[in-house]
Amino acid sequence: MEEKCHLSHFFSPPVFSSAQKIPKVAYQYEEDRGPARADNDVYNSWLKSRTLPQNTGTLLAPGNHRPFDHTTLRLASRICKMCFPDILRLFFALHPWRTVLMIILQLVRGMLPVFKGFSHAVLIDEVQSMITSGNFLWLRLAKLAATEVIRAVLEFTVDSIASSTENIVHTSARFLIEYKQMEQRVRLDVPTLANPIIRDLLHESDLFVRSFVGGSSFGLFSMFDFTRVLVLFSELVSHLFLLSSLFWKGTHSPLLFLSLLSAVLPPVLTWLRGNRTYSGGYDNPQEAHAVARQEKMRRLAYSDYHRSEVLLFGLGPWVLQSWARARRTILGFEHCHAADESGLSSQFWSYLNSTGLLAAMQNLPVLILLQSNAASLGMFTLYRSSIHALFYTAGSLITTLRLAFQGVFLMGAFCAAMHVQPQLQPTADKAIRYRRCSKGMKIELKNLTFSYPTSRDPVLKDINLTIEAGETLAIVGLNGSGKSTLANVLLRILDFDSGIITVNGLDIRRYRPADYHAHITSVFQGFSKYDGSVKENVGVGLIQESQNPSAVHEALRLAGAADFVKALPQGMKTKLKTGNSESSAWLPEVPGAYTHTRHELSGGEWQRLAISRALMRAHRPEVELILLDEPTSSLDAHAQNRLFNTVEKIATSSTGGKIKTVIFITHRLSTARRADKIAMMERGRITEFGTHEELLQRDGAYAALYRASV
Ligand SMILES: Nc1ncnc2c1ncn2[C@@H]1O[C@H](COP(=O)(O)OP(=O)(O)OP(=O)(O)O)[C@@H](O)[C@H]1O
Repeated sequence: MEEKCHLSHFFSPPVFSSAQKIPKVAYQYEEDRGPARADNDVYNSWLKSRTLPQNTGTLLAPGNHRPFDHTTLRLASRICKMCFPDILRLFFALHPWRTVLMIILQLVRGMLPVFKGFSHAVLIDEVQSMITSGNFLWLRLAKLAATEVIRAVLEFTVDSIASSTENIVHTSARFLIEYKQMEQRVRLDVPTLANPIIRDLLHESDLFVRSFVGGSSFGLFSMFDFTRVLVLFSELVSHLFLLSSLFWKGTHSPLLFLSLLSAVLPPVLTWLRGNRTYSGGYDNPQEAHAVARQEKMRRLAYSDYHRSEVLLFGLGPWVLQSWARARRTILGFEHCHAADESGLSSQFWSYLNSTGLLAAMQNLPVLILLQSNAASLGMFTLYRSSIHALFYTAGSLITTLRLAFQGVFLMGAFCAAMHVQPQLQPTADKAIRYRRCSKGMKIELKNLTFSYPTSRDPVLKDINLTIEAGETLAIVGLNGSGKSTLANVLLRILDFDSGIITVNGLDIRRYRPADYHAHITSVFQGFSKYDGSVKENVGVGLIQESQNPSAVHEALRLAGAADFVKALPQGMKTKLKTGNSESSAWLPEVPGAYTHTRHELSGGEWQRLAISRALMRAHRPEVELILLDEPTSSLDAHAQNRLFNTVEKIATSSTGGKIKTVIFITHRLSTARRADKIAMMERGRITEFGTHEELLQRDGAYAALYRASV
């Protein structure tokens, strides 16, 4: 650790250790919402503020403080110019008059301490003159006391009105900002969220929102603190005014200058000392890595979800050792930070600050003034209290402005994030409404290629495939051949790199994903287990029917889940234990708490619920595609057959014609043969395509796989 201290990691800026890949489509703008250029500028300024000149190609980790230099100051002012009016307009629209009142009251609030000091000084002067003159008037004293009480009542009233107005404005602002954040999240799709820069943008946008919730408790500057700046500013100005008025008579401007210097110097010294490091994050990638590792190991140790594997594989000692290593590294860094804080130069500044030198300096002007005739005890008290208040106000203002400087970049992230367009969303001029076909969905793929952002080679290569409306297609192949990826591309969860997909004759990229998804139902291979009841788990398949018990029951019946659900302690209302809920690992293990009131399901039972969810909407006339990715991997042979009979029935009209296209991915070739066509996938390509009989006759990879499976 000694060596690390010497390496002075602490002054090196916190950056991502691995270079971030700048994504192919970094940012799209909302075309129909104002000038895209301004949004583009905010985004670019935000991104530039994270770029370190001395570390070309690397970016500051999200949440970390920007260096205070000429370039970042310019960027901050650009962001302010573009974002601040928008944000103010947003909040101002909530409570226009209350906001104005709040601002006025904050300005008045800032002047109150000066009035108080002045009132006290007058009181002291009066008492002093009464004592020195020997003419002690009780009535005069009572009048002065009454004036002071009235002043206090007025101060209290202004303060109360200011606080209640502030509360109302803040509560609404908090709701609005959180709502905007939620809105941001729910509209973004998988490819957009896979973009690391967008993830960082959202992270900083979240910090901006969090600053509203915590009221700066995270050391973040929120818009609420803007009002604090107003109070501090008005307080500072009123103290300055008061102090200058004390020195007006006579030529005492050097004294005034000395007073101000002695008051403002300590916070400036503190600021200079504090400005040498970037705070607000982990200074070093190694430290950040250790913190992440420590957290990961702690989760492993606590998590019920991982408990069985931790026990079975004997991971206990490894978890403990890894945690201890990470913890030791962190403690080492903490020790270094502490050593740095108590370094010689740092100690010197603190010492200078804490010596009586500056305090003594503050007394000099008043000692000189006391020689003059104008001097009084009240003036002396007023001077002392005012100079102290000036001292603290200047310090608070500098700290607040420093936070505000960092807050500007978080605000920039929030503004830019508001305009990020989901990658899969077509632009307004290209978007078309979904074209329906009464016989199901016709899908054509031509030369389709796709790669994940992290993959070296394409996962789907040159795929050509036609699925006729109403046809049933089975996709088979070895593990990792790209079946689920192809399904996700067809479902428009993932985009593709090149080639074309047409749905009912039109380019899939021109459909709005939400519009397209309304015509599909699906069971994903890694389906979700929702933290809720059976009814909630199934109901999400068709939200408008989720509260209808008979609709949920029918879906359960079709998926063969009705019997086991009936046997659950509270039937459809039984709360389920998902097992993957990290939150449950942190909740206290007390009788009646989370884990004890929830019911565990088997893998097959969960799968039946996922199928029920898909079947909630499968029968709807607008649904033209049913895509099932290994829907029966945990089901027994009877259940599997029943499910395919059900799906076949749903896909067929009462007159016997096909009305829905069905695609299913399976490793069970006995079910694949039920399909009209089979596509055999190998290493990202469709190598064989045809009916079961045709593929057997061909005696290729499918035939070999089929023979191995039976
Ligand atoms: N999110 C991801 N990021 C990067 N690579 C991925 C991702 N998901 C899958 N892959 C890779 O893409 C390839 C195809 O995976 P996919 O899940 O599509 O295969 P599969 O045929 O469905 O396999 P299985 O039969 O095991 O379900 C694999 O090599 C896998 O490692």
